[in-house]
Amino acid sequence: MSTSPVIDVADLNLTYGGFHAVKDVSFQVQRGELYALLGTNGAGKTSTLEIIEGHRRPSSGAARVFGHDPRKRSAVRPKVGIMLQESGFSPDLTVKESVALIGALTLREDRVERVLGIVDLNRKAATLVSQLSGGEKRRLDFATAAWGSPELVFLDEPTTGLDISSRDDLWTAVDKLREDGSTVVLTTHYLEEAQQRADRVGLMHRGTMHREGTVAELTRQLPGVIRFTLPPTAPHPPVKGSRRDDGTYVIETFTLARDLKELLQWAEGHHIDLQGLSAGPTRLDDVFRALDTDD
Ligand SMILES: Nc1ncnc2c1ncn2[C@@H]1O[C@H](COP(=O)(O)OP(=O)(O)OP(=O)(O)O)[C@@H](O)[C@H]1O
Repeated sequence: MSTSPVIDVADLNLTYGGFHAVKDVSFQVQRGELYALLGTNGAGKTSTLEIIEGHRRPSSGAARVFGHDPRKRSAVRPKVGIMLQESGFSPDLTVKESVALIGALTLREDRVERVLGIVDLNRKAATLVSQLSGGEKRRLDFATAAWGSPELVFLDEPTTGLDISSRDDLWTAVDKLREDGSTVVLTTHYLEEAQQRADRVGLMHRGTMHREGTVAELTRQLPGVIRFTLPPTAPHPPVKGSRRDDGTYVIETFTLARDLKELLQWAEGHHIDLQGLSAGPTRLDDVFRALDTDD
């Protein structure tokens, strides 16, 4: 099996008129990975993806997909499934007709029943697309992207508009695709999903690839947080922190477990109730919040 990257982006730049939207962005996605391309609004994710998907020509630099220029559609498209934010289905076609039509365009082999089964839409096979709910349309989008289990799948905000149970079902379907060997590129504003699912994260900010790595690598750069409120008469806790105006004590720490243990032992020894105690490691949300203070 080839070990060359599925996606290889090198020094990519894109300008719209005088506006520099993508600045020297480089990253690779390896076979079988789930790579989450995340970022603040306007960071340049869609612009970068449009180049990788072959819809846009970069101003400079290069994107390679399976070793090819992505605009060489005959070489790349048969291996790629794309779930866009806005589906392009004709409202006059049924669910079954839509999947069959888009599936035929991929030149991959598959069956309508199998693909609709992945997203539990076989019951709606004869329904017009215009009569589907927003969540059902999203699942249909996924079904067309999954047609023929493509080697590379782009999921652009795949769970937007889905209720919690449909979301779980969709992720189960993504897991199934990955078991079949698909490489997945995900964009989402649900950081929780990226935190749970991504093998690696590329974090874009103002056109640049601000940070890249596993979730553990990205979150390790920021401290975990312990919060609690102390009775006014309580002595100073043993772990260094700061007291906020509202009386909350906040400890930011890179040794969360050790400090929490010390704090709990101290509270027990002094018979002190740590009101509203919460403790947690850094999450991707925190990495995002730190972006603006990094500037
Ligand atoms: N066709 C265009 N012409 C001019 N500017 C554009 C065009 N498309 C995008 N931009 C600008 O380029 C920047 C990056 O946009 P892009 O859509 O790639 O960001 P994004 O990371 O996908 O954002 P979001 O999370 O909000 O969807 C933004 O400032 C946007 O206004």
